Amino acid sequence: MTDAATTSTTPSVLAGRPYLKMNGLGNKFVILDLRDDPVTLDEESIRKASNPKTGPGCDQFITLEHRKGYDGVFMGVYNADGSEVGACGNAARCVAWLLMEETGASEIDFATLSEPLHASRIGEKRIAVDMGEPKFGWRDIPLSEQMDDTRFVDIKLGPIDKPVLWGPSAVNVGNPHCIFFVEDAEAQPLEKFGPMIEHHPLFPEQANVSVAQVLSKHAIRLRVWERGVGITEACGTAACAAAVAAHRRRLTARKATVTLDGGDLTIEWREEDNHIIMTGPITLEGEGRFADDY
Ligand SMILES: N[C@@H](CCC[C@H](N)C(=O)O)C(=O)O
Repeated sequence: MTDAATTSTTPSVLAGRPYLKMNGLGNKFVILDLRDDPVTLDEESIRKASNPKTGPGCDQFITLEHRKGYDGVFMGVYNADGSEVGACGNAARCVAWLLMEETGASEIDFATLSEPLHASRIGEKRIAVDMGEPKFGWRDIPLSEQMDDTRFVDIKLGPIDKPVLWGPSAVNVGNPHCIFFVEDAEAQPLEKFGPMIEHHPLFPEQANVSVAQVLSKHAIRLRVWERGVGITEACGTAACAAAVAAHRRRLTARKATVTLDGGDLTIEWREEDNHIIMTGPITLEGEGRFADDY
């Protein structure tokens, strides 16, 4: 949150526009439909809307657009700090549900910055999204240095001679993730080291940072520090990244329940096509309108 966002007297480009509030397991979104009335968004307006002191408040600001170069509906994802990013798993379920309600279809495709997504309705407010294929190459994550085995990347936390955490996995699932496998996820001071790892020089585009505790072959407890936001109740892409990383380390099966602070997601990394299927709930909280002089 900048001073400019709290003190600006110029009305925001959002002034007078309607929005929806939704969440996926407590991961909060403001959703703006720009399909009929496009506008060029600026970082300050997004930061102002995302901050609960100056706007409706959310972790990610989501747009529905007809964006040049993309087929069909485009889902734009902006973190609370105003940065536009490639993917958001929880918002993908919410947007898929909105488009299904709008069209009456139970299967839907839409575009994102990282790749087109396909989603299916599983229940009244339960959606499965095909999140595509994970990437493990150091250039794809991306990492700033060559590392051939990204199941264990060369980062240590704590004293050099006695590190407390080391060797996280790195995965890209449309956005970059760094996952530390730990004995006790609740005991980790994620709010302290999350920002350090997010901005670690090894991640030139920064990273989402998680601590994962493997509970069984089919269950993972996960806490997440999100890039551009901080600790959130849930992160869908982090759940995908952690499930894939755990299976690559032979810790879990291909299908696992990932328990985040806000609840459970089912993640399956399919053998037949290498795609990750994320299944979970959506919540529609309500609607609002930015004031005319917002
Ligand atoms: N909450 C999201 C992820 C949002 C983007 C992320 N913070 C990033 O910067 O990549 C999810 O549910 O996946």
